[in-house]
Amino acid sequence: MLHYGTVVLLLVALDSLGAVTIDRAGAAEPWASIVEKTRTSPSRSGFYFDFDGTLSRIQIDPATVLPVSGAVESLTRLVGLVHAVGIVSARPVDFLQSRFGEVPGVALHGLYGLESWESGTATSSPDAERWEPVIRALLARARAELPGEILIEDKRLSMALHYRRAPQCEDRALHWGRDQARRHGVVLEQGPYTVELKPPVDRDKGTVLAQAISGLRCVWYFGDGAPDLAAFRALDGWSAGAPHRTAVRVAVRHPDSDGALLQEADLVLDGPDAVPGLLDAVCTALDHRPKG
Ligand SMILES: O=P(O)(O)OC[C@H]1O[C@H](O[C@H]2O[C@H](CO)[C@@H](O)[C@H](O)[C@H]2O)[C@H](O)[C@@H](O)[C@@H]1O
Repeated sequence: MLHYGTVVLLLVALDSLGAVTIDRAGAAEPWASIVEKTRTSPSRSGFYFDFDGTLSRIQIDPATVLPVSGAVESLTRLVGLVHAVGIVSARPVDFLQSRFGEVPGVALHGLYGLESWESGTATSSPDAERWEPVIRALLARARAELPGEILIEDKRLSMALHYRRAPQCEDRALHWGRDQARRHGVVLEQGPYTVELKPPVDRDKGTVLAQAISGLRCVWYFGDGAPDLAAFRALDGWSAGAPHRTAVRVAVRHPDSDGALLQEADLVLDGPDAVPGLLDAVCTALDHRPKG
């Protein structure tokens, strides 16, 4: 049975954000019903988030990026209301801890799941750890060989070259990255104004999410980039043929967002700044669940 009062409350809150587009055209289930499922089974609901471009605005220097205003507070509120809240990012866990460490109970999955931090315990993939010396050598080589306009991000088990402030350096970064990948066996992944080199370990945001959500019934995933498609696909597989499971795929739109991700989403938000408002609206609905 739908609790329309709560649903109306949430939809009014969403509407008041002004920046939210609800687009479930062609989707199998009405939006109000999904919200209601989260509300009625909070102990089996989980919320997972990408970081860059989803909970933070895109900027030139990756080292100084912070969560958008209200994000930490919204996640903290959410942690108290649902079973699981997690970040699934290409950033290293120590970076995520510096941004979200004060959110009690949040699970942090870094480097596409090569590192994790949950319930106070840090883990990392032994297969990836073996590559640390290779990455360290690549970082030294990058600093010696690449032009200073390219920012070099040290992620310990992977590295990224950033040319957002110098787009003319794209070819140089790509050629250098391809050459190193061929010589040293690392994997090259290209993102917006970024070339990343990482260990050849079979792990992505989809495998991380699939593992995290096996016991849940209602899962929301928020992302903005092509690597977040793997998480959307994991949700598709998890919910296919399982009517007791509900997946909510939320895409955050900004100039660098992935087009396919926007197409596949159940809900599209206009920029990272809209995320805390949506979460607060969902938390308000969850706060109104029947007690006991
Ligand atoms: O999985 P994510 O949390 O989305 O991380 C993906 C990459 O995000 C960062 O790079 C991107 O954001 C930078 C800061 O806004 C921007 O300058 C860059 O152009 C973007 O590609 C991060 O620095 C990378 O390590 C992540 O792989």
